Amino acid sequence: TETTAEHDDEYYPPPFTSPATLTPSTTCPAYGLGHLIRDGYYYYENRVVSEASRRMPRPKRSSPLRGQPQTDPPTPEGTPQEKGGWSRGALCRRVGKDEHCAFTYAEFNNGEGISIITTAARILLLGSQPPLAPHPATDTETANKRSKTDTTPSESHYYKDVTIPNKGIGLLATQPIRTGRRVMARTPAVMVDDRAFKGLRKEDLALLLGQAILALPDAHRKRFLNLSIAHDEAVTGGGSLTAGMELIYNIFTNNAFKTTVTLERVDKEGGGGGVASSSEADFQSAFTEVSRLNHDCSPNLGYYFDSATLSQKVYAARDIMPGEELTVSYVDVLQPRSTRSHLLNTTWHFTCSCARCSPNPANPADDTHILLESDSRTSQIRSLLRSLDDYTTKDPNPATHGPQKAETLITLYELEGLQVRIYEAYYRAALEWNGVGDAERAVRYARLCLASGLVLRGPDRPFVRSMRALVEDARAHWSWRFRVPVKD
Ligand SMILES: C[S@@+](CC[C@H](N)C(=O)[O-])C[C@H]1O[C@@H](n2cnc3c(N)ncnc32)[C@H](O)[C@@H]1O
Repeated sequence: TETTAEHDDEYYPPPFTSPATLTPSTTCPAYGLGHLIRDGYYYYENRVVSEASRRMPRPKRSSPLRGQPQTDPPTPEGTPQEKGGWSRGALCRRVGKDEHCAFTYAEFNNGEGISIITTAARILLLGSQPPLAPHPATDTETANKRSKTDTTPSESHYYKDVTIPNKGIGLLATQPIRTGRRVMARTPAVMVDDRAFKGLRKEDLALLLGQAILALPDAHRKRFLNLSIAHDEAVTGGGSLTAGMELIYNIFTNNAFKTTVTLERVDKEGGGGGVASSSEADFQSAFTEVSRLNHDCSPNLGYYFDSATLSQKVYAARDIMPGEELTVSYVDVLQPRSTRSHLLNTTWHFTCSCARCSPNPANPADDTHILLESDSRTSQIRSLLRSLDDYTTKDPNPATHGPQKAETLITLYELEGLQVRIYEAYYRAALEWNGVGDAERAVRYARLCLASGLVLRGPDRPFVRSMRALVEDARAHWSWRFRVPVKD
């Protein structure tokens, strides 16, 4: 129905790519992860089929790809080699009919460079649209987009990298950072087409990654090679893998984020430069600076990938004090503590010591109660979301029921330090107040939802469009009085 379709994706998938099924089953037992992921998201599954399917465990590396193949718009004429600026690695590897190669555009982003493992067809599409179009920007719009592809000098003063006990390198705030401030925006060092990531054998992916990294400009390559591998992963080589290739492979899987790119085919014949067709393509992307952010289950930063500039944009989810560590979450923060801990252990090989996971070593006995309470709140959040997202129930007491639940939801997000997702609670509050015919309160919460949702998820989300429409005209929004029983 219209109501469910409209806010299909106000949830977000876990930020970091779980590389679990990439690694041999000794590090991630195949029996465990899928079950736990499904448990963590069980309340999404019936309603949001596409989101749920994206969260399913990856197919095994050797198995054929599952699900519908992604279809690209028709490609422009020519081969990558004919297009200026791009080079291609000597060896390519097939997934089904598609041949995947390592393409590098060394001049990208003022000489930072980027390598992309994908098909020639996709490179032709990517290379013909900003910000990867090889020719100097001639129009102001493209020039503006290009200038925004990177962290500005003032942003890079917000933090410094330091070694943190038991966490490797992390980023510390060097000055106060206010809620909603952009902290960094970075383009990837390497992107891997999801079809190659899921479909290639480890050896083949490692081979392409090796070519991709070696072709990067020196500075970017060195920064990539300095990134971490999980602490307990030995790099020994073996089989057809050299130690160098295995290192690159492990760095990539420990540091990759899922990113979605819009592929546009521009209609040249019309002369106006209009977009003839577009589609979305998933990639796994490693960034040299964003990937330094350590995990926390109540993180102080949120982020989204901006396809127009190919950059990961990172924002403060709450006020941050100088000296505080900057953190993101690697897992869905609404999962139970045991599930989060298990995923972090099996996938990134560390024991989470954040306040929602581990007792304070000074008084572990006292903190047990605190952790139990946190888990109980998180469980109530999930149950409230489930109940509020059932739009079929009418409320016999319309002045209180849905709105009360939504207000409780906001309080619980705040108590759990989940400002990074508080827009989800504001969204429900806006709908519930509108659902009982209180436009004023509904608009207030829609405004709050937009204020945090825009910076933490970006401007192109269905829930952003929905909240804008509600602010514009609450009575014309689908949710107007939807909880009030219709009298015969
Ligand atoms: C994406 S990297 C983050 C940056 C990394 N610390 C470094 O030195 O480059 C992920 C790795 O950082 C470490 N890490 C991240 N968050 C952590 C945390 N909360 N506690 C302990 N180790 C953590 C783990 O070794 C994990 O595999």
